[in-house]
Amino acid sequence: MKLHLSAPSNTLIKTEVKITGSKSESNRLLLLQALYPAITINNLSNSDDAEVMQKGLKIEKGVVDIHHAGTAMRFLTAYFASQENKEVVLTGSKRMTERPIKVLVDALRELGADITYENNEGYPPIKIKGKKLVQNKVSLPANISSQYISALLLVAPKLENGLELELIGEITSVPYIKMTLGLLTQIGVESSFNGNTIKVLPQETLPAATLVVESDWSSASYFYSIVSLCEVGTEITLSAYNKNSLQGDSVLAEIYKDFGVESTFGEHQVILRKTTSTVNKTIEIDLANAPDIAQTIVVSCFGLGIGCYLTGLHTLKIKETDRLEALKEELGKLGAPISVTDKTLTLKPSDKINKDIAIDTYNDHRMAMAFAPLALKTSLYINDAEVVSKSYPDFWKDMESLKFQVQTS
Ligand SMILES: O=C(O)C1=C[C@@H](OP(=O)(O)O)[C@@H](O)[C@H](O)C1
Ligand SMILES: C=C(OP(=O)(O)O)C(=O)O
Repeated sequence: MKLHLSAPSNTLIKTEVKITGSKSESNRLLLLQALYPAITINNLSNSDDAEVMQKGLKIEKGVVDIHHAGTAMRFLTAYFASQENKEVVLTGSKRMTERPIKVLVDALRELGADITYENNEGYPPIKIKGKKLVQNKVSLPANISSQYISALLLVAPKLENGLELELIGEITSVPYIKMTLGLLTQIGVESSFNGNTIKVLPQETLPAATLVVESDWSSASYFYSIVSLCEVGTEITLSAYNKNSLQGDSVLAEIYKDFGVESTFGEHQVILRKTTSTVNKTIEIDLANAPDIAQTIVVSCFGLGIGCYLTGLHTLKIKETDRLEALKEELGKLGAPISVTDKTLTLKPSDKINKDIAIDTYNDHRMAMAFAPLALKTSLYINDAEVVSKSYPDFWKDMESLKFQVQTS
């Protein structure tokens, strides 16, 4: 589906949007619910990634296809490895077979797991014969993906002696590890995270508990971007959000102050207001803790005509696509003076934006959603716009509710 997007006729927007639950929190809680059936989950994400996770958890034997969902791939690997009597082949989209999993498989094998590669060493698909994992200590590199660490932590309380992880090297995407530990605390599992050591205590059973998933902060980023590009006075209320979030991407509220957007928290909501059009000519941000909002931020900067120097982007190359190359290509088509390395991105300030460019999305939901707010500055096309369903199936409907003109072309 190719969409043509143009701005609302009135760019002084005042509206409310209710966003679906965080896919990261949802996929963690779905796994925990499979281990502790007394857990009830409210405001579960309606994303494809949460749906494949739910389906995957029900399978006992045969092929489990998790499509593009990185968290489902990594979390289910640890889950099936630790489930006696289950035997599956875990696979996904073509891109998923290019996203590395060796660090997690090596760690699980050290704990006693039986996992073999079906095609390429280090990459899905993988065959998993569930076993009782007998070891309780393992070390693993922490600089490639935090999802390997979260995967191990999620199954840890069900291991006979719990788990002790030693993290080697610089730890990337730290807030996602803390989110995992935070959810374990909420269900009543004890853990500690000191320096590079994480310990989780065993917990055989748990009493009934209801957990509420906060709405998705990465999805909120697209509305921060919209407000930053709108007239002063624009106001969008997003729900259901809390000031104290488990999601690292809530740092948006701080970051977008530099783009003239103020955030005010109310009861389970955040109000975004454009309060000034005066912004710095260039900003510098380290996104090692919040990699999923890199695309949103660079597009906001381009729309505002300001420059940015983004660092800590080393994980972007192994996400749904090589996001650094994709940004260089697509922003380049729009006329942006952009350059990238393996872990940084530089955008120079510029005023000109090319019109009616078709943005390619590379099977990456965030390419589609990050570029959409640019319609406030120029009309553009988004190719394969249905990709948004990976995390935010209602995205285009919500854009229409803001009076953006969204037309199938
Ligand atoms: O644990 C999670 O829910 C996630 C961790 C991050 O991945 P990395 O740790 O691979 O950076 C993030 O990019 C992804 O969207 C979700
Ligand atoms: C990187 C992402 O997801 P995952 O790694 O779970 O596929 C994302 O949603 O931006």
